[in-house]
Amino acid sequence: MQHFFERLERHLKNNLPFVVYRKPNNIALKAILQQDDELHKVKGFNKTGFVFSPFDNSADSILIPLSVSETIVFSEITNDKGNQTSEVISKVNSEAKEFHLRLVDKGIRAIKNDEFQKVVLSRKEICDFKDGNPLTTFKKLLNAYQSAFVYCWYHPKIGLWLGATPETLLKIEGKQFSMMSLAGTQDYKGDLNVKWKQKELQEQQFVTDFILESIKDVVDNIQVSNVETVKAGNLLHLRTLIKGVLNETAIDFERLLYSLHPTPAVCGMPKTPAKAFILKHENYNREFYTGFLGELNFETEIKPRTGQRNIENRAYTLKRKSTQLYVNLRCLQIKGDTAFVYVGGGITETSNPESEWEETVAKSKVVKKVL
Ligand SMILES: C=C(O[C@H]1C=CC=C(C(=O)O)[C@@H]1O)C(=O)O
Repeated sequence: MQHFFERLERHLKNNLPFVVYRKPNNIALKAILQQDDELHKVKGFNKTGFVFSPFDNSADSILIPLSVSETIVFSEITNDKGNQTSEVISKVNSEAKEFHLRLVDKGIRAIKNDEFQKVVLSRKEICDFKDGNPLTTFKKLLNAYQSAFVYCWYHPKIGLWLGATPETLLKIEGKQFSMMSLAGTQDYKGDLNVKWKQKELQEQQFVTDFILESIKDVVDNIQVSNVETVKAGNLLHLRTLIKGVLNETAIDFERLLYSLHPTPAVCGMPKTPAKAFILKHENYNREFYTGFLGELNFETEIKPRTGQRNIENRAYTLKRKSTQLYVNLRCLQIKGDTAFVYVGGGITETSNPESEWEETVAKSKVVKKVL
């Protein structure tokens, strides 16, 4: 463990790009250490590496290519310095609150005006970054959020981001395809068996409907789970799992990806007017918040089942391509001694601006707990 983190510390000190992450409910920590500081922009999504993509897909996606990196893995986590959490005082002033209330109000009016049916509106909170070491913050995220995708990503020409996201964008293993529709939020009060209001049920249904519509021509045998309540930190969300098999028309992965991203979980419905509203009315650049990140075109080995009768078959290990992308939520960006925490929420016709503000406050606590 110590050696693993020493390697990362050294990489960070030498201003070299890297990503370190743990997948949901997994014990393995993986780090991809790029050996030079070149900025690799993604073109076509057919290379292999760790991709880091912004909300606005007209901006560049960044790749840490496996071909120019060293990958190291560590599979046991101790509480090494990472278990203390604290309450952070952030600089949320009344002006920031007023701005958000007005923004949500504008969104509701646009929905009533039939410009779109849902829009996700967000803000950026400025906090002190006292710890000074992002890898200590990363360890705290690991300890606090077992079921999240927890990461720390750094590129000297872009910046440093950390997060613990509950949302998978998509997974593709060979031809197997799966996605998650996640939306709707309420505080967790010790019970998963809760009632959801129509507003939250509707905002999550928009996401499911959008995904199903977007994949219907390229995915066969589509299976849709029941809507379930899931816990993410101190919050609950509504979740539907969608899976199927990619068919032969799904050849252009970039096209498929951009038809899905950004989904109404982070943008709105319909996508184009909702995105235009966000870019026009939010008073800041989301950058990589509500973008996506993860393993692109990795090669995974599938071992034959152990009970297999034909001994000869056991000699073969099948290899297939695997892509696992997550939505960059519950994240923060570190610049010197300042941390920027990014939070938002889905607005529909029946939204209440004050409750929407409170929801962003609750979401920001998930991240601020580790600062
Ligand atoms: C946009 C965010 O959350 C999304 C994911 C889950 C629940 C959401 C909601 O209830 O609004 C959002 O769609 C965020 O955490 O910043």
